[in-house]
Amino acid sequence: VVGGAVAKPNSWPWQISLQYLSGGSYYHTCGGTLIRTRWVMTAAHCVDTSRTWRVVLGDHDIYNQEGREQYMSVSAVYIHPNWNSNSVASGYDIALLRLSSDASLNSYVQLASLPPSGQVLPHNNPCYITGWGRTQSQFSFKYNKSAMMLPEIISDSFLSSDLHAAGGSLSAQLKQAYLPVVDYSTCSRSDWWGSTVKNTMVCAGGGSESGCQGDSGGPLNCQVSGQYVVHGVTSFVSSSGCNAYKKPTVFTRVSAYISWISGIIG
Ligand SMILES: CC(C)C[C@H](NC(=O)[C@H](CCCC[NH3+])NC(=O)C(F)(F)F)C(=O)Nc1ccc(C(C)C)cc1
Repeated sequence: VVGGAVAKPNSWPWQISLQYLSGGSYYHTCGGTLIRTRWVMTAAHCVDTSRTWRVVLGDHDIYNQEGREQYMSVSAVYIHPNWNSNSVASGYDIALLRLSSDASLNSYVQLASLPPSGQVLPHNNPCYITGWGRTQSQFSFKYNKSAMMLPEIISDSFLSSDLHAAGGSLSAQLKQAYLPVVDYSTCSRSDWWGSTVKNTMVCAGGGSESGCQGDSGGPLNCQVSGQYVVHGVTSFVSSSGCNAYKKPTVFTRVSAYISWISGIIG
């Protein structure tokens, strides 16, 4: 999350951390949402490689154990059948994880509310993104010889390299940022996301605050009639920078997939 603030611990009790096993340790890779005691909703692009996953419930600081965490293993991964990992712009960036055992619900671990099928929120509807993702965009600066007055002696390999600096690391503590809904007619304008965005997606933000790598799969928490409802699954941001102007964070629109979700979890 770029901008925003550290969340009050466990104030988004359906937020989960999806972690993968590597060299004997687990690493945060994506967010997710607890929707039933045995089911987590996340992004397909988070789980389209076969790894050993675990889901951490009740977390706040992903690098420290604070006693409220529940560590769950994953018994099955259901990726939307139309998901194409080469085309995030086609949509269907949604997956369900079946947990090996039931989560224990308490004040730190609660189920999210999902929207009714087909519900589309109005422009500027209040929403918050939450996640442990990067806190600043990664930036890369590409040298372009023809565009720069440089002595010939500078090698192409040096010039073709681009300056990569990890602009931000993951946030240790869960963050939240206020991202109001950007309606489809605005978000699909040519100077915004154009035809990259579909109406099976939700756009939110577009200013200095955004999601960023590591927030993928997490919830867009929207206020509807005084209640928080998870209307989005964090899907993508601009590759030229997480909080690029007129490139709001794009979410899978959960209300477009209610029948698919019901078909899987019953
Ligand atoms: C360095 C990062 C920020 C690059 C950026 N990554 C992303 O947007 C990744 C999901 C990538 C899915 C595809 N494998 N998502 C995120 O970082 C998230 F915002 F969700 F946390 C990206 O690829 N964005 C992207 C790529 C292609 C398009 C289209 C033009 C299809 C749009 C956005």
